[in-house]
Amino acid sequence: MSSTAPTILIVDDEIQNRKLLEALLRPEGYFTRCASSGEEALASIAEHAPDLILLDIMMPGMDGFEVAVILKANPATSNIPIIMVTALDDRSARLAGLNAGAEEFLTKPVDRAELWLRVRNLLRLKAFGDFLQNHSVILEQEVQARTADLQRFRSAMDATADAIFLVSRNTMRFVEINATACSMLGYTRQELFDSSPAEIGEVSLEALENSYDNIIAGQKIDVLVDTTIRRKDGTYLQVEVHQQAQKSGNDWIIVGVARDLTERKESAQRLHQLAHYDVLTGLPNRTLFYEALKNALIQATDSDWLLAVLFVDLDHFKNINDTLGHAIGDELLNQFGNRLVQCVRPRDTVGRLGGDEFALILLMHDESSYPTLVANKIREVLREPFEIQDQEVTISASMGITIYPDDATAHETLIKYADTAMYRAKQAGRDTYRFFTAQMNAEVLARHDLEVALHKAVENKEFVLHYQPKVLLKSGRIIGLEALLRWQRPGYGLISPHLFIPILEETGLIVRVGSWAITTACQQIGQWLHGAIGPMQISVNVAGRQFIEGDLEGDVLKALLDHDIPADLLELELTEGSLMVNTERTITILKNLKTRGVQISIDDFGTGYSSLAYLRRFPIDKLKIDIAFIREVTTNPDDAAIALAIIRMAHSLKLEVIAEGVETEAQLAFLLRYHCDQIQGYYFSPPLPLLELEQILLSETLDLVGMADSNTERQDELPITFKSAPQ
Ligand SMILES: Nc1nc2c(ncn2[C@@H]2O[C@@H]3COP(=O)(O)O[C@H]4[C@@H](O)[C@H](n5cnc6c(=O)[nH]c(N)nc65)O[C@@H]4COP(=O)(O)O[C@H]3[C@H]2O)c(=O)[nH]1
Repeated sequence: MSSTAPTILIVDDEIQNRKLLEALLRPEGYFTRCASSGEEALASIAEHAPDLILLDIMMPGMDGFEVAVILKANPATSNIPIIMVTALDDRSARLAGLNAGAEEFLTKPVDRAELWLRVRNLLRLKAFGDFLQNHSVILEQEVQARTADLQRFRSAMDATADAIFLVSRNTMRFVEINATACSMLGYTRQELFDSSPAEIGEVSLEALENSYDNIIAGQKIDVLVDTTIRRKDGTYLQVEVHQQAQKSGNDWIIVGVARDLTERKESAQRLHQLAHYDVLTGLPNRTLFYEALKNALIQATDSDWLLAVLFVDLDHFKNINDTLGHAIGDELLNQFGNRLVQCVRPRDTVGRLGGDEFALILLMHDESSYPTLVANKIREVLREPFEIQDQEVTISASMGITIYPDDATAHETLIKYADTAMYRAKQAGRDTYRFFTAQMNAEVLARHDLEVALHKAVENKEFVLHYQPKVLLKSGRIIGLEALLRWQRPGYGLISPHLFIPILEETGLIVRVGSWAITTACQQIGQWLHGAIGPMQISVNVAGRQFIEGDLEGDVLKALLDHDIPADLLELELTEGSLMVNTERTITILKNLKTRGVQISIDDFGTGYSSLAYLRRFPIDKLKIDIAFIREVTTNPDDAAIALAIIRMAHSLKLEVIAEGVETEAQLAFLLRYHCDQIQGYYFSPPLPLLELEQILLSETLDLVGMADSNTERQDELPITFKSAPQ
């Protein structure tokens, strides 16, 4: 209700009447305004609505009835109470007034007390009516706001990817459900309202009531459960449900938010599969294999059983990948995995550790011959070729075996020892198996020490080059030298390359050391070239890895430039094996170097598998007959035939040929007779340290006396003397 004084509009064409009414009302605390006609009254009301109108009926122009009808027809003014003031006192006038909308009547002359009472009552009614109207407007606004809130809440609920259920504890029925819940379960909203949570869950109504009561009892706790719910089609869904209880009057509402776990479970399973199983073969991978071995060891310890670890590595698998392609290589690994599984009992474990490495765990009660049995079975199943993409592929495997508890008790040691034994099987010629022995371990440790020492040797520059002369048979003069690496190992003296070159190659250190050998040889050529000795060709051995990993071409060109030497004074000696590795890159490097004038020689020729036709792809100048054929060239007809064939083939291809490892006069005679171009061996000189070699070069004491003009047809007639004794 308004706190200011009410305003009363007095409408009368007679000024005395207006004045009289004003005089009666003002002392009562009312504001008054006056209008002298119906039209003026309507204009005044439109401008500012009064709280009550005293309306004369009989007025010129628009009369009181008309004014009342207009005001009551307008919603903005319909609630203003009207008291009609009239001299007319007949019943029909009163009825017409009421019909026009007037609330009360006063008859002129107006009775003061009646006026005050009627005015007061009507104003009270008006105030109450106003209050009701305002209140209902507010209520309506509130309802609208709530409805909009609810709509937003519904939309948000429906938009979430989780299913939301509101359940009344009293009725145990759904009171609200979002769209996701409907789609997740395959029900319509109404179907869910018609059912109960107990009907779609996996627990009974009683159990559900208990669980809700527990939630209510600890109402602040957000309860999370993994459960299954049944879809309309009868299938079950794995869900994770968060539940909370909310008080609602006398009831509790359980708010449940359910998340579909299918995808999460599937991706967790996928992750687990990826993390523990090898994608190619489906076998346990290294991680799972190690886990399985740990568990098997516990089982073996508890049951006092034996356990064997078999390490299996395919022989020359890389060749299959290189020649037949990775797709065939992968399929071979897959099929091999299947065959391995067939070789063991169900309780044994087969895993793929990576690449072409597989491993087996064999649990044995007391059958100590079982590992041998399995190893032989594996060899046997490999006799059958693999059928891959219409190709028959044959492969063998090398295996190493360790036994728990005899060899070791820790899982990692067992695998390491099995690997060591496998390596031994490879060394023994492949396609076989070896049991681990303590001796192998000592060798592994020694080998490890050697690796560490070699790393230090590279850092501390502990390598030197020795040089072995090469003699041109026609002239009997030294026409070149082979640079041979020696390791001055502190405390051990001079170490032969046989003992460390393979390790340098395996560790990759050969790339740095090989590069150093080339630089040192070129530096030496440069020193001699500009000194008393003059031009002297040096050949340097190059390992296969230098073509793949290092910058062989860059190293050679830099060394030639740095020491200002003609390229043909440097010769590179490559084994057949190194030519087989990464062929295209090797050919490119060799061709580039050959174009510059660098000489290329094939070392140990005859021991590899390459045909001469294959070798013709490479820009070769010279072949070196392997020492293995020279050793018995005078006693073994086969070796003699091979040596001879190599000399003839080389000459027919316009290549020079050199024999290495010549120790005897008889060997020399043979090679002279069959026109081998050059000779290298203890017969003339062993590899020598720089200073000794320089003395020989300067004094030319290494001479084949009379050889140039000797009769080369008869070996026993060769008048050769050698002035430098072999070591
Ligand atoms: N029984 C016998 N042996 C003879 C005779 N004349 C020479 N030899 C030996 O035969 C080897 C010839 O070298 P290789 O076939 O290149 O074989 C070399 C070569 O493959 C490798 N090597 C040596 N230096 C290097 C190098 O700088 N880089 C690379 N990658 N390998 C090298 O080490 C191997 C062994 O080198 P060395 O121990 O110096 O052994 C040398 C040499 O001392 C002989 O009349 N009778």
